[in-house]
Amino acid sequence: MEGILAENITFSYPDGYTAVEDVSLHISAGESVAIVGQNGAGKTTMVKMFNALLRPASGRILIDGKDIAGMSTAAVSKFVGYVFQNPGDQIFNNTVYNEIAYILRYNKCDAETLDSLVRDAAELCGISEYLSMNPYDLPFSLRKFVTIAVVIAMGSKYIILDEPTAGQDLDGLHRQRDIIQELVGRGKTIITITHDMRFVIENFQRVIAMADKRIVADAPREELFWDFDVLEKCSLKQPRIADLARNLGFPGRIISKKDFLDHATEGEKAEFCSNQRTQ
Ligand SMILES: Nc1ncnc2c1ncn2[C@@H]1O[C@H](COP(=O)(O)OP(=O)(O)OP(=O)(O)O)[C@@H](O)[C@H]1O
Repeated sequence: MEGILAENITFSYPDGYTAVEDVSLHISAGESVAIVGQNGAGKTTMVKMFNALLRPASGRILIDGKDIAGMSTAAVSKFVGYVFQNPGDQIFNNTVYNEIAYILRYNKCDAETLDSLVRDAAELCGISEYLSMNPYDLPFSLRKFVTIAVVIAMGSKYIILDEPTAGQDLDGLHRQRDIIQELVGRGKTIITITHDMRFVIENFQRVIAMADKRIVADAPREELFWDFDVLEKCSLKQPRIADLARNLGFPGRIISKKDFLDHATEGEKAEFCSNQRTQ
């Protein structure tokens, strides 16, 4: 079966703490999925098992039908690229170019293809002008784009983004949205862990919510953000716009400004727009 399939995976850290317990899920090839939930729920631990940075103590993970238990982390990461929450955990080359090119050189990519892959990834991430710079001379927000460019150049079919919006301004958020759309258009599978519910609503249809080592819900965003039991269990908040729509008695599961404006009367729209301007 194509995609990432986790079957009853459990993981405990060396100190004995179990961070993920008996979790099963399937993410199809080409899907884009957001993983949300309270701090310490086990999100990062779970996705690190998808690219063999961590190995389950029990259960198994199949990538495109192949059990990754017997594969090295380097071999798995050709298929499943992982962008760390903190770029400092990932970047170690002296220029942005070399950082993006490193894994391609390691995999003996020919010079011409390598150069074209590096430049394409840099352009998509908006960092072409920084290729000759030391990544550590760039601000945190741009360093994050360097690490995203690395997995794009690698050509991984599955891309995991851990907290991509942390430290990003509005420009950075828009650039991330454009990158995700482009990658989905190229047939990539995007899995993101995030605490940014606006980012979720704008970019992801399927949402997986975790709490206390387990998956509590796996549902379309409209369903998940109107399930108050799940929201409470996972320490999530309903978007403010949903709350407003509920108070106004709007029908349906509104979760975005677009949904809201589709339901509002002309008077409500005018009031909403004027409130937006004064915020
Ligand atoms: N190296 C480690 N050794 C022991 N426990 C750890 C280790 N790394 C993480 N944990 C614990 O495992 C649990 C799950 O951590 P994890 O980072 O997977 O959660 P998370 O849902 O991604 O949280 P956050 O949203 O805060 O990043 C937490 O209680 C954390 O303290």
